[in-house]
Amino acid sequence: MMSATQDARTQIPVTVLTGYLGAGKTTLLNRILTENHGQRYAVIVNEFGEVGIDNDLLVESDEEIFEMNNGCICCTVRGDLIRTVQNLMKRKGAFDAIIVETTGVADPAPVAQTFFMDDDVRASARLDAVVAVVDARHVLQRLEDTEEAEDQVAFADVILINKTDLVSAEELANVEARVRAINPYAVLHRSERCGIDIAKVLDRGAFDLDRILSLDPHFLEHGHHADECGPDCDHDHHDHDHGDHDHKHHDHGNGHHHHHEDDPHSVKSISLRAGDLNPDMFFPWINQVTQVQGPNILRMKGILAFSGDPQRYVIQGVHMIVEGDHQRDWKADEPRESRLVFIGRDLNWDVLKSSFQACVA
Ligand SMILES: Nc1nc2c(ncn2[C@@H]2O[C@H](COP(=O)(O)OP(=O)(O)OP(=O)(O)O)[C@@H](O)[C@H]2O)c(=O)[nH]1
Repeated sequence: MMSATQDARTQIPVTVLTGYLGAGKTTLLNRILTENHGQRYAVIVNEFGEVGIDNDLLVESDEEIFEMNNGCICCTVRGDLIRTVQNLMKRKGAFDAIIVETTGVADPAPVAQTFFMDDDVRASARLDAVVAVVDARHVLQRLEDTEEAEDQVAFADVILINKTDLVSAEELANVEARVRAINPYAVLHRSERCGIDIAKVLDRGAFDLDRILSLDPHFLEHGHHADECGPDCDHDHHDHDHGDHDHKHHDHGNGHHHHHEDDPHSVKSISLRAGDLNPDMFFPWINQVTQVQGPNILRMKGILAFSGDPQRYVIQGVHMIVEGDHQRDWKADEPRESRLVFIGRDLNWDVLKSSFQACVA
């Protein structure tokens, strides 16, 4: 599904706050709501699908997830969230931004998808960023136990590694390495009791690959995360001197991939790079990739250069849903480069890379 975004200036930014049970979401929310930042937030705290601790009645309508009729089980929207946002919009002007707190075990995908797929919601609100709060003390165990914890990390645009007071420097470094291995593209921050500059978390201006690249210009270069490659990786590991960025010109050439451990089903990320693309090749390709591999694609994002097009095209998606639009003109001093990132399970890097290369203009 490909459609143009609405006018970003009239859409209220939405931050989706995720994180496993007890990671610190409420602590962060309390900070956001009490700090003096001049912004007015509407907060949707959902108990989506969750039975409250002292609620022994399971109310069926609490769990209201609709499958989309394109037949894909991975594409769902939340009817309850749609109605809540619609009700909020009647009071438009009373707030500047919306924060949706998801419960600790909620899959973030249906929440994010709601902001891409429902036309009424899309007309008035845009997904600004998915923020995940991670409990530094417990996250490694959670990642072993549950797919949800991994999905939350994989999904996030901003990750707050919280409870740093409960771990040693070494443990913290391990946590960061593991989080990075799952999601190399998120912006990471450390915090104690979510004590962080709120501006680093909210109103990030979409997922913002640019910001990541500006923090680390070598981010998408091959080899940057070479130490995280798995056994099926044919990288020449001797070649990875991080101080020498010439190595990006050999081995895989246009991208890199990450995986951790031996589990082929664990989340990994793939980045693809090229110069100008042919839109007549690219759009059918990305539609096909997301239709076929949608269930395995947790997140997809990119900045693209189309031949003859003076503007940058920004694309992002969740599972099978893809949304893209022109962003701004390429600057004179900016290399016209297409970059595309997939985060997901069971993605075939070689196939994606070669089929992407076929879209080069
Ligand atoms: N030591 C320590 N405790 C923290 C920190 N941040 C939060 N906590 C505590 O951890 C507990 C859980 O924090 P919450 O903010 O309620 O976590 P949550 O993610 O909202 O939890 P759920 O709503 O149950 O998913 C609380 O007792 C907090 O006071 C931290 O940085 N260090």
